[in-house]
Amino acid sequence: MQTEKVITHIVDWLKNYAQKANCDGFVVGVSGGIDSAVTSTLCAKTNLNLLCVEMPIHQGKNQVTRADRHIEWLMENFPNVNRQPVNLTPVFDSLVASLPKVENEEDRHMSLANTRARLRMTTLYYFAALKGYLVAGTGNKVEDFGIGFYTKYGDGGVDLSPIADLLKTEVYELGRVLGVNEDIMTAPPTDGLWGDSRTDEDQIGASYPELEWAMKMDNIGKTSDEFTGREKTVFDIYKRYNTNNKHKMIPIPICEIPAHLK
Ligand SMILES: NC(=O)c1ccc[n+]([C@@H]2O[C@H](COP(=O)([O-])OP(=O)(O)OC[C@H]3O[C@@H](n4cnc5c(N)ncnc54)[C@H](O)[C@@H]3O)[C@@H](O)[C@H]2O)c1
Ligand SMILES: Nc1ncnc2c1ncn2[C@@H]1O[C@H](COP(=O)(O)O)[C@@H](O)[C@H]1O
Ligand SMILES: O=P(O)(O)OP(=O)(O)O
Repeated sequence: MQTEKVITHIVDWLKNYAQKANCDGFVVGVSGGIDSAVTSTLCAKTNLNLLCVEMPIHQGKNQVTRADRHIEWLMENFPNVNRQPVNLTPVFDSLVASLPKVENEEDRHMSLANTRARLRMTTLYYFAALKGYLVAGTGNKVEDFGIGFYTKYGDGGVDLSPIADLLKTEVYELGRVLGVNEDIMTAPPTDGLWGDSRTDEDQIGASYPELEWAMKMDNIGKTSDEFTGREKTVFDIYKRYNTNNKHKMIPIPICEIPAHLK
């Protein structure tokens, strides 16, 4: 990959899009992970305004520290960057307290995890509307078009996606060239939605490089029966996520009314 040229291409693309949309800048949720670090740095390099929003919800201290340090680094290097911490923990707790109780708490773990992502999306759009900015998404190609590993209308609810055509390993390559902090470069990817330290790999059962391999195999038409051992396991994991989450990758179904009924 011609990393420097890819960076220039994305920065120009962001700037052109914002100017055509008549928007003054970008809002990015900064979590302490690599995707939001790279996305926010690319936005900062446009010289348009960038608001970095930190939105902890019962967040691990190490994630908060990484996000803080990244934003401080951006602000030292780019005068167009500002920060906005918003503590969503009491908002989340209050919503949970208002919801009906369930018999088994386990049953709603996934639903509540996704609720966290949707509260963050709501917050980002609050600032986008207030300031006339666009919400820049942080999804990469494997998450968005491979396994659909994001929350529909949560972190998937964005105005534009600057890194969605880059594999996770390519996002790291951009991070290296952009000078993203070593703490972030070496942190295991996590969706941080569970109130514990589980990583994406713990949840999915395969690493991003493995999933990238499976995505490439799938795209060239390979099938599960062509693999054995770990390769077969990874390919099957990839296919399961890809199939189950297809609904996130295609336009939502619309019930068309036949002409004779109108
Ligand atoms: N970037 C990240 O790393 C990141 C961020 C957020 C979430 N995540 C992970 O992503 C996963 C998100 O969970 P999810 O996918 O169950 O939740 P989701 O809310 O994203 O998608 C499930 C919802 O989609 C709808 N749906 C289901 N099948 C459908 C179909 N066939 N057609 C139309 N709509 C359909 C339903 O409303 C269902 O509740 C979790 O594992 C979470 O940990 C990862
Ligand atoms: N704590 C957070 N503060 C701000 N923005 C956040 C936070 N956690 C997540 N985000 C945003 O959501 C996407 C996806 O998050 P994952 O951690 O990969 O699930 C992240 O890139 C941030 O933009
Ligand atoms: O989306 P981020 O920034 O939280 O990155 P990661 O998923 O690698 O933790």
